[in-house]
Amino acid sequence: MAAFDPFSDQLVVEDGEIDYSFDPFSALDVEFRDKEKELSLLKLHRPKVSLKFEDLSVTAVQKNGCFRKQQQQKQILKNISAVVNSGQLLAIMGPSGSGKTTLLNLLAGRLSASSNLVGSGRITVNGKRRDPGSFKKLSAYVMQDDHMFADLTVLEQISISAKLRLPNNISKEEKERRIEAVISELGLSGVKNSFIGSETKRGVSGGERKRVSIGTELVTDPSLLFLDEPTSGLDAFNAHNVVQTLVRLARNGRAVVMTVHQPRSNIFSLFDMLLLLSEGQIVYFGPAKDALSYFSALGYNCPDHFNPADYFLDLISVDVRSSQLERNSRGRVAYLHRAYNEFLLSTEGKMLTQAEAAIEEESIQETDVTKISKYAYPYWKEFLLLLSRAWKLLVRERGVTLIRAAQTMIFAVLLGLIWLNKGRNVSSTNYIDIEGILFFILINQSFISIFGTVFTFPLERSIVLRERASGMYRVSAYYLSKTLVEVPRSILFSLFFCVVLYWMVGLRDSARSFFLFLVVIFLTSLTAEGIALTVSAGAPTPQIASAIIPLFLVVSILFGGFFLSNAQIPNYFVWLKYMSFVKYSFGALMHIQFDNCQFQIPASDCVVCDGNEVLKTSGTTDFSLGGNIGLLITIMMIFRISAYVVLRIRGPRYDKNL
Ligand SMILES: Nc1ncnc2c1ncn2[C@@H]1O[C@H](COP(=O)(O)OP(=O)(O)OP(=O)(O)O)[C@@H](O)[C@H]1O
Repeated sequence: MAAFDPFSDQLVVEDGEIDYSFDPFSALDVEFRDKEKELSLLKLHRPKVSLKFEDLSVTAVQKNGCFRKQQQQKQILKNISAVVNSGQLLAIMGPSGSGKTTLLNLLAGRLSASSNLVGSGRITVNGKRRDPGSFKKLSAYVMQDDHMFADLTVLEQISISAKLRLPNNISKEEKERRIEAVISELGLSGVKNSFIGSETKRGVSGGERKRVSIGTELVTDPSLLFLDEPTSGLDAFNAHNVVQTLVRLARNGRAVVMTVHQPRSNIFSLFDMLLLLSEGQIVYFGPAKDALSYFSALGYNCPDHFNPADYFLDLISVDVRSSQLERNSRGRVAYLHRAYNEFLLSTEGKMLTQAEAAIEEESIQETDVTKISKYAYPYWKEFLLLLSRAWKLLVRERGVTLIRAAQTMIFAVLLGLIWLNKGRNVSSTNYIDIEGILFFILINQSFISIFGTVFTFPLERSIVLRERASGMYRVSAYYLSKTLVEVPRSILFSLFFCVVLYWMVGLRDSARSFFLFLVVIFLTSLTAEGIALTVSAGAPTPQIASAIIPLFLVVSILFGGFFLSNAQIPNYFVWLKYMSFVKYSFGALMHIQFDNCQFQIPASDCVVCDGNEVLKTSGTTDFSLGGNIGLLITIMMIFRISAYVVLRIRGPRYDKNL
């Protein structure tokens, strides 16, 4: 017989165990149970695992002092040993700064190789030292922040992950069934056609978003699932729902490891195993349900009706509000560390940190993991999939596109009205105005292109970094697809701008001049975007990127040939002139307007002024029209390729020693 427990919102069966698959608020659960049989048929060959870690320690090496010569070492984790088996949900819990994320990253093989952290110890999978390559295929990592495209639907997000990562030899129908199965397993069927959304765009709820994030990783059916604070930022209901989902995933034969800061009691009751960390050391590892009696035996009794998680956190936190409180709490934590080390020596303690013998014997065949090859698709197929996603996103980015189109038109009309017909009356006295107009047009285009990129790309970069870390695709395929989709939009914006402005101002009246003008404006936009992409790809934060970019832009404008004549540039800065893309754009525009052009002195009939003289006076004769355009293309290519290289280099690299 089973009864509903109103306090835990669970169906409790006769022997007192909780039926985790029951969720009174989710009708989708019924669907889940119906699909369970189907799911087992769809499983890739998922090996059972026992992840054992022994004596893990991590030290941070910090450099201090004026010239960062003094080295300081800080121990972040010390002698951590535990084990997690398929079918279990292990929660790593502890106060802020206790080392939860560092431990999770270390276990997931995601301790950054470039950071100042040095790890030691032994991590084995089914009794064998883990191999980084196969471990990556066996496991999945769900980051704390859900980096996903707001404009994709739940189904699209999970589909693209499945299509890019599932082996190529699985048929299309089978992949689709698998996608449906994951969606159903995560209880997302009801919202599969809803947009994911973001902070600014209404989409699925926080809990659903987290489950989409899990689904994105779950499509390869990993044996091990790592999650960094999956409940952070969620309300109590959603947090509970997500952890219930994780319990189900564990019950389906996976090992699930998650960090958690301060769970509610109904969430705490869902954990199978608990690892309590304080000051980088374990104070408890064992079944979550035994933790109360363990601490009780040490003289720490949790009051009745008190959330055990809150009680444990109070117990193991160092209180720094006063020196007295700090002394007392440090003493208590040191006692708990000693007690745990003694417990480890007992038979019970030794048993707890042993891997499950049955699983240990089941060695993971290389074929189990090599079935999921590094990249599922050949390059061109991967590129086409990413191209179709990039196109979808571009079309759905209607708001941004409309704003950019409106901005382009407003500037074109505004500048056109300010300088209406100026170009139709060029004379020896006002040609300098045309120089100013051309230069301003370039500044305007550069700013629009740079800021259009610098505010949108950092978000996309974080998504790409996450997808790369999961080994979804090659960066070059992504970058090529993005460029190919965005270039036509840039051409369209440049065309709008030029058609309106060129004829309103009345610049040189020839189709050839107009076409060349359009080409130069387009190339200038592409170069400016390339600069923004390179800096944004390399800068650690968008704030740093937006601080660096004006430096590039202002120097390019300053040495662009309008504000400083060649004679005014000091010898030691001449090289800056050649690095300025604005110089080549400006040179090209001047040639388009004035090459072999002749115009009159006002009130005089005879031709007295030669455009080539104007070019000489303005100092734009360093290169011919072709030379300027060629150099502009070169700079544009350098920045566009640099953006790709930086994106590749900045990709995550992990310490593979453990
Ligand atoms: N690269 C690093 N260099 C120096 N110290 C570090 C580094 N990474 C982490 N730490 C320190 O190690 C300690 C543990 O950090 P970690 O992020 O693992 O803690 P946490 O328990 O996950 O904290 P939170 O719950 O606040 O996220 C903190 O004191 C942190 O400042």
